[in-house]
Parts: sequence; structure tokens; C-alpha cells
Amino acid sequence: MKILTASQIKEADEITIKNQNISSEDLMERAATQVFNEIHKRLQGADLPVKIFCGIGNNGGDGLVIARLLMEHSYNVKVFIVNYSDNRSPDFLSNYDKIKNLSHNWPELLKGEDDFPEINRGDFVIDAIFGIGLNRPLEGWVAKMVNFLNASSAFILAIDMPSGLFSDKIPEEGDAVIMANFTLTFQTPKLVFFLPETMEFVGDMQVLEIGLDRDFLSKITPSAQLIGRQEAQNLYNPRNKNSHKGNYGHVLVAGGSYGKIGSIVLATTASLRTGAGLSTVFIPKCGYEIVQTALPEAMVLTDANYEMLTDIKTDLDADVICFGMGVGRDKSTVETFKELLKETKKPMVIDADGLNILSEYNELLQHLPENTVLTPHPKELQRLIGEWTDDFDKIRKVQEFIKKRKVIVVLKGAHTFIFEQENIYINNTGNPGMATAGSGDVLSGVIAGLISQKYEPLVAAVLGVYLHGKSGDISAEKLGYEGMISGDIAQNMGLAFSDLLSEKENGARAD
Ligand SMILES: NC(=O)C1=CN([C@@H]2O[C@H](COP(=O)(O)OP(=O)(O)OC[C@H]3O[C@@H](n4cnc5c(N)ncnc54)[C@H](O)[C@@H]3O)[C@@H](O)[C@H]2O)[C@@H](O)CC1
Ligand SMILES: Nc1ncnc2c1ncn2[C@@H]1O[C@H](COP(=O)(O)OP(=O)(O)O)[C@@H](O)[C@H]1O
Ligand SMILES: [K+]
Repeated sequence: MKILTASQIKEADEITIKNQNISSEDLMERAATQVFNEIHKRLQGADLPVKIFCGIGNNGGDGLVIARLLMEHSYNVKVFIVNYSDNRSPDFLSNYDKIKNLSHNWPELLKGEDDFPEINRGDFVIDAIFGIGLNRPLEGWVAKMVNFLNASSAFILAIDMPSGLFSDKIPEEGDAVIMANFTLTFQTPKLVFFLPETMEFVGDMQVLEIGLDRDFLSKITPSAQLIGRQEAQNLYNPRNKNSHKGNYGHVLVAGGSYGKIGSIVLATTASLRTGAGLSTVFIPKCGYEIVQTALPEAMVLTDANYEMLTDIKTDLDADVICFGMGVGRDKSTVETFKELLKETKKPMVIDADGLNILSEYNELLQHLPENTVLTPHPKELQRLIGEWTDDFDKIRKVQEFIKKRKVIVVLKGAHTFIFEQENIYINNTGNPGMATAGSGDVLSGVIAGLISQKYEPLVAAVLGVYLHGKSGDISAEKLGYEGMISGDIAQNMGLAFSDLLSEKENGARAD
């Protein structure tokens, strides 16, 4: 699903209005009706107090339409106009008139702190104060209003965006932003919904398709793409019946050190469970029996050294090399990694200490094969590219880095971001149960397993991150967030594939 900027969305609105020969008020009615339908589906006429806070722009206009439709269905609705200026939008005004004509239960104008209404725990609050039009931080009593709503224990549903959240920048410390429980957003999710610094304001999120011009949407270059089931399905290559293990490639997993051989078991298991034809590990001698016992399907090559890698020598013609898990940063390991980088022409996946070595010995970066997949978590990324001021600055810096080094960066997190050239892909599977030792090792194995099966490195990264998260979700369903461990993510990869290939319906919600 494409993620568009506020100005692209406004352009899409204008083109839709022109091409479909409708008014902007019709489009507002259409969008807000979708919101009403979602609310009605969930509340089923329940008699709880619905308190709708409307601004005076088009987000407020949406709120008024939602209020009217709820009133027509006999909901217990009270509308408050957060009257921060007299500059009301035309579509707000016409819907203001409509609601006044409908009922004597007129909207209440809020003009300052003294007007704040009572909000109770069981209230259902709808935030339609600001949407994508926000262009400066909230001030004065309006900011206080937002903090007041946040302090209530009411459930807050944000329309299009939590009010106070910008679509293209991070709020400053202390800025007032609605902390929504749920956000219903129009047509396209916004980039800030997925950034670590802003995702918490959004709560759960659902995208409502509002019928914007299809041709325009299909042609426009998005600022990023959200990867859900449908996108992942499009990347999947079915297996040929007439095939053998040689068709699915050979993964070489090189890494590990005394006490950290488990990371190799995890990555290698994941590579095989993702469908690699063969997997061989290259590890220090101390790991020989561990791997042979834990994973009889893998082949084992050992370094001359007992505790760490000092000389990665093999005639093995692997299709992909996965390096770095548990490998440590001893000088002799750095040397052999350097040799490996200089010699190999194979695609590589580099994780963990492999990344830390690259950060410490910057001169190695020039030897990275083109399209190497680097899989840092934020701390590893920071060592690699330096500090950033906020998440938007981080994106710019990663983009500079990948342009210079011609690599693919998989930045792991609650929403993992995949950066390739100008493109950003954002993953929408996964859960906090995956914050457990070794889940990153599993991801490296998954990506390497896909590359060995001839998926392009970018496709392997995007599909791999999706499937890894899906397997995490399946593990959480079975075992709970606390109970699942990273080995479960590797074990359940098969179920993640089954889920991908099952016939269940694809909704507008990317997951
Ligand atoms: N395709 C879509 O996405 C559609 C969007 N619509 C709605 O329209 C919204 C955008 O409406 P608007 O452009 O009117 O903008 P908003 O309703 O988000 O904001 C209202 C106006 O407030 C002013 N403003 C910005 N920051 C302020 C601040 N800190 N303090 C005081 N005033 C401030 C701006 O001039 C802005 O235009 C969307 O978020 C959505 O809810 C729908 O009505 C129709 C379809
Ligand atoms: N809250 C979360 N939601 C979704 N995915 C998560 C969450 N926390 C961690 N993950 C995923 O788990 C993995 C953790 O990787 P990493 O930090 O390298 O762990 P480790 O070093 O223990 O292997 C990443 O793929 C990340 O995206
Ligand atoms: K809002």
C-alpha cells in the first residue's frame, strides 16, 4: 500500500473531485460515511456517550458528518467545536448548518479553558480537531484541550490523524498531540504512523479506502510503501514440481564464537525453514558438536581456532553468505572478514558483530558487494552512520549511506524499514513478543534462505521481513508475547508461508 505525503493526498483529492465530477463536500460525506460505518459496525447502537471534538477545517467537517450520521442512527452524541479561529472551511460550514437543522442538540462552541466539558471513563471520544492540514504546533487553550482529552481515561478515536501530529515532521518535546487508542485514516497511512518517535500517538490503525482517483494513485511515486499480505504474495515465487535441492541454493552461515554458537543455530535453522536447499555453517571448532546435534540438517565446517573465527577458508560455492551473528570483534576475526569481503562476489547478509566491525573499521565498507543486505537494529545503525536528530533525519542519513555504499539496509524495529536506493518499504507484521534474544539472528537466516532460492536481495529483504514478522505473530498466538522465544519464530516459518498462500480474504488493512 502506498504511503503518500499530505500534499500528494491533497492533489489526489483535487483530481478525484474533478474526474468524478463531485464536490469536495461529496468527498467529505463519502469519507466520513466510511468512518461512520466502521463505528456503527463496532458499537452496534450501544448507548454510550459519544463526544465528538471538531476543529473548524475539513477534519472538523468530517467530525460533523460523522456526528450527523450517528445522530440519525439514534446514538447518544454530543458535538463540541474547538473554535480556535473564525476561519472556518466552506465544507465545515455547510455541514455545521446541516447538523443544526437536524436536531436541537446543537454543537457546543469551546472558546477557552473554562468551556472544557466533562469527560468520563466510559465516554467514546472522537478527535476531529486537526488532520493533515496541521502546519504549526498547537498553542494555548487548544494545546491544553488536547492534553485534557489525553488525561481522561476515555477511549479516543482519531479521524485521519491524531490531532497535533504533523504528517511530515516530528513534534518537539512538550508539543500537545492526541494519544489515540485507534486511528481511522483516509486512503493511505501516513509515514509518521510507523516511526518510533510518533507511532505511539496513533494506537491501532485502519485505512479507509475513500475512492480517490485510481489512475492518479497507481501512477504516483509514494514516499514509502507499506508491506502487507497482498504485497508479500506478489513477491512469492512458487516452487516447481520438477525440482531438486540444487534448485533452492546453498547458504553459508559464517559466525559464532565461544558461548555464542546458538546464534548460528538460529540463523541456520531459519534459512532451512525458509526453504534453502542446503545450509552449511562455518564456525569455530567449539561449535562443531553443538550444531551437528541441534541441527542435523546442516553441514558444518570449522575454523582452525577453537573459540573464534580466524581464517574463513572454504571451496564451498555457496549462493549467499550470511555473516556476523555472535562472531565477536577479535583482530583475527576482523582480518578474515576483510579477506572474505575482498574475495567474495556472492550476495551477502551482514548482521550483529559483522555490522559492528564495519562501523569500527570503516575502510571495509568499500569492499561490500553491491546489494549486500545489512540488518542493523537502531543501535547498530547508529554505530554505522552516526547520530541523528530525529526519525526524519535518520531516514535522510540512511538514504545517503545506501547511495554511497550501494547496499540495502534493513532497519529493524517495531516496524522494520527496508531502504533500497530511493525506496522505503515498511513492514506491518510482527509484535512485541519478538523483542527476545535471537530474533534478529532468525531474520538474517530467513533473508539468506530467500536469496539462496534466487530471490533478488531486495525482494528477499522485503518478503523475509514480512514472513519473519508473520511467523512471530503466529508464535505469539500460540505462546503469548512473553512465552515465545526466537527459536519459535524459526520453527513457525512454514506456517507463515501457509498463511501467505492461504485463500483468506485480503482486506484494505495491511497486515
Ligand atoms: N482525501 C482525504 O484525505 C480527505 C480528507 N478530508 C479531511 O480533511 C482534512 C484536512 O483538512 P484541512 O486541510 O482543512 O486541515 P485541518 O482540518 O487538518 O486543519 C484546519 C486548518 O487549521 C489551520 N491550522 C493548522 N495548524 C494550526 C494550528 N496549530 N493552530 C491553529 N490552526 C491551525 C490550517 O490552516 C488548516 O488548514 C483531512 O485530515 C481529512 O480529515 C476529508 O474531508 C475528505 C477527503
Ligand atoms: N515490538 C516489536 N514489534 C515487532 N517486531 C519486533 C519488536 N521488537 C523486536 N522486533 C523484531 O525482532 C527482531 C529483533 O532483532 P535484534 O534486535 O537484532 O535482536 P537480537 O539481537 O536479539 O537477535 C527484529 O526483526 C525486530 O523487527
Ligand atoms: K484528528
